[in-house]
Parts: sequence; C-alpha cells; structure tokens
Amino acid sequence: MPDKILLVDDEKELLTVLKKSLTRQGYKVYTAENGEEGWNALVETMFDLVISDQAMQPVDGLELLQRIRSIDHHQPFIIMTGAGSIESAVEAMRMGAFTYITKPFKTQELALLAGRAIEYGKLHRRLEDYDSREKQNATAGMVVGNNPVIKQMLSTIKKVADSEASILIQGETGTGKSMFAKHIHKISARKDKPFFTIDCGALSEHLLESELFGHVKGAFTGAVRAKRGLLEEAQGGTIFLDEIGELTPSTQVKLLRAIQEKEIKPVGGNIPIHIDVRFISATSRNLSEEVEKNGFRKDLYYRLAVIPLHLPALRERKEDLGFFVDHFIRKCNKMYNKKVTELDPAAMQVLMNSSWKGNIRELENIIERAVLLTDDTVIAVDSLYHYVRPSTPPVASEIDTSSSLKEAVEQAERAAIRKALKEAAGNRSKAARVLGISRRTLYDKLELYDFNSRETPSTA
Ligand SMILES: Nc1ncnc2c1ncn2[C@@H]1O[C@H](COP(=O)(O)OP(=O)(O)OP(=O)(O)O)[C@@H](O)[C@H]1O
Repeated sequence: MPDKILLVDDEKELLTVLKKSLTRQGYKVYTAENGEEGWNALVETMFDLVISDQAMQPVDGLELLQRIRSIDHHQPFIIMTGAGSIESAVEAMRMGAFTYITKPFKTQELALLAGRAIEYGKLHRRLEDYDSREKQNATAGMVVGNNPVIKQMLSTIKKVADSEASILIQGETGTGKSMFAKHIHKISARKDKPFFTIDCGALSEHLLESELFGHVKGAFTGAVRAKRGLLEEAQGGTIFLDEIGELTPSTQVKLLRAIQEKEIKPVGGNIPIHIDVRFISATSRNLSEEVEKNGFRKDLYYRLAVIPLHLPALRERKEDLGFFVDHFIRKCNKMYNKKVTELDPAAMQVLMNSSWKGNIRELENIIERAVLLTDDTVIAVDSLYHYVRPSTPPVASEIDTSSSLKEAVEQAERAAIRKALKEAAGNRSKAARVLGISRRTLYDKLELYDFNSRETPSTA
C-alpha cells in the first residue's frame, strides 16, 4: 500500500504541481484547499504525512497543526511558509512539525523531506506499538503511581517473578492483592500456563479440598465421577490462594504437604500426583499475628511467605489518588460511552479527605457512579457527597468517654455537624448531604444543640 499524503494549500496550481510530483514518487496524494477542508479529511482518513501551507482562510496551517496535535502527537507534518514568515515556521516547529520548507522550492526538495518525515512517523508508531504492547503484557490496566512502597514491591516482584518462590500478599480489602497476583503471573516464565484463583474463605473445608486436590469417583456422596483438582489443572502455572487465613487446620496440613513434597493426593485416593505449581496467596488478616496466636501453622506460613509483600492502604498512598481517578474515569468513559475528563478541584479535595476503608475498590465504585450520573465533562463535588466517607470519624477525641451514652451521642453529633459545616463552608444543604441527613433534620439538630451564628457562617 502506498503511503498517503495530505496536501493542503489554497493555491490550486501549486496543489496540482505538487500532487503530480509526489504521485510520481509513488505516494497516494489527497488534496484540500484550506485548513478546514484538510481537517475534515484527517478526521476521515489516516495519513502518513500532512504537508500544509501556512497562510490560508478560514483555518491556517498552524491552527490545523494545533488541531492535529490535540489528537495525535506524532502525525508527521511539514509546513510550507512564504519567504519572510520565519516566525510561523519557528512556531510550527515548536508545535511539533517535522520541518518547514520556504516557498518557492524545488519539488525534489519537498519529496526528499516527505520521505524522511514519513520514515520518522513510522518509527514513532512502531515505538508506540511496542511500548503499549509491553505495558499491556506487564501491567495491563494497572495503575502504578508514585508511592515508594509500591515501586519497591514492583522491583522485588520483577526479581523473583521467574523463581519458584511462594509469595504472600497482605493488605486490607480492595488494595489490589488479586491484581498484583495476576501481575506476578503475567511477568513470570509461567505466563503462558494457567493462572487459577481460589477463594479459601468462600468454600466449606470439604469442597475446598475437593477443588484443590480433586477427588476420586465415590470419594463422598455425590462424587459420581473423578474430578481433577485445581493444583493439577494448573500444571506449569500459578495458583492464587485468596483469603488464605481462612484455611482450617486440616486443610493447612494438606496444603503444607502439597507445597513441600510437590505432590497431591485426590480426596479418597492413594496415588500421589506430581504438581509443578507456583503458589501466591493473599490475606487481609495479619497472618503473622495469627501464627503467634496459633491460629495458623507457622511452618505453612513460612512456606507461603518466602517473599512477603504488604500492599499499603489507599489512605497511605494518597499521592496516587489522582492516577487512580484518571484511570477509572477513562475506564468508565469507555464502559458507558461518556466523555468525562476530570474532577473539579473541590471534588478532588473531598476524595483526598476520605478514609477509603474499601480502598481502591471503593474509589473505583465511587468514580463509576459519578461518571455514570454526570451529564457534564467535569465531575462536580455534589455528585460525590452521598458516597464518600470523611476520613476522621467525627472528632472522636472530643468525645468524653466518662459521660452517659446519651451525652456521648450528643457530643459526637455536635462534632460531626461542626465538621460538616466547616467542610461545606457553612452551606447547610451541603453539610446535610455530607452527614447523610435531610436539611430539615439538620435544622432541627442545629436548634436542639443551639448552634450559634459563629458556627454556621452561612445559611444557604
Ligand atoms: N493498581 C491498580 N490499578 C488499577 N486498578 C486497581 C489497582 N489495584 C486494584 N485495582 C482495582 O481495585 C479493585 C480491587 O482490587 P483487588 O480485587 O485486586 O483487591 P484485593 O486486595 O484482592 O481485594 P479483596 O481483599 O477484597 O479480595 C479491582 O476492581 C481492581 O481492578
């Protein structure tokens, strides 16, 4: 397929001459008589190169370049300027034009530059493709951010991904443990083999063992045929044992044997099966504490936690909040065909001040709802009030624990109202939304607790 060039110039004769010359060089040449026409063509078709005059009406060459740059950073672009308009040429170069050519010029001169510009564009696209393939392979859909703990973890993972070492990922719910487990598998030598997840907290002991180790026909009532366990199915790959802290003592023993001996016996069977599986486990409990309390076997803990990783909670990596917000906005735009671009600064502030008990999962849900419900391109603070929990429970330190329950409740309510009013800059409607109560209820409480005008600076 010949490379495609879009030629834009309001001098018809020059267009004809240049088109002929470039067509002779083997290019497929399209023409447009001004920037607007050129832009319309660009929206329709992908070009390998745009060659445009500068001075045109209604859209000149610089504006055309500006529009192109808003959608494509590497579209090769050559600007043709008249003698004496060197400023335009400089400006075009600053905006990312490949080069400029001053009229009058020889057609061979332009053909030479066109060839170079097209090569340059192809190189960039190849690099871009390569980069995005790399990213897709390694961290598909995964926000990395700037948190030093996460960066350190990723560097550790890189070093151990290809080894056999078992990895234990600890962290609160929703911090991305499953995502990390998948990431480890994807960058390991086992990436083309299976990755299976099993939630150890979701199944009874009996079912879990049958899922993990398989069973022989007749092993228990209902076992009408033999079933292979996930540890056997995952041969050569990775098994992700989620909520490992929920294992019963009996299953802990069997798993320990499987890891140590690289063998399993299906439930009800006697013939051992060799397994070649990498173990990654995760828990939102403090497993070393459980070991101390004899709630989890020490030997199994050490087998599972050859490489222990601890994912920080979202409130400990607030510097990454912006990355996550952008990522989830883009994801939800795609899902719901929306055009949201950002959060307004006040909304971002609300997110910064939240506690994020549900971590990244909670943030993702909130952004999803906000994107879905907003008709604007910017998410306003109001669309978050219903969902986001403020970070500090209403000034708990102010509550006098020696008082009666009724008094303690009153103190907590006063503190919560004061904080909400402060956050809402005195706007009572917003404060009511933050508190999750109606405006009427807020008014009643303000009266009941005799809030003075200093504490309610505005009566909106
Ligand atoms: N680094 C990340 N980049 C993008 N999305 C993420 C990231 N980490 C987590 N998420 C998203 O957050 C949600 C929760 O992540 P995940 O299920 O991995 O957390 P978890 O710690 O395993 O949770 P649980 O303990 O409840 O099983 C998922 O929807 C996931 O896509």
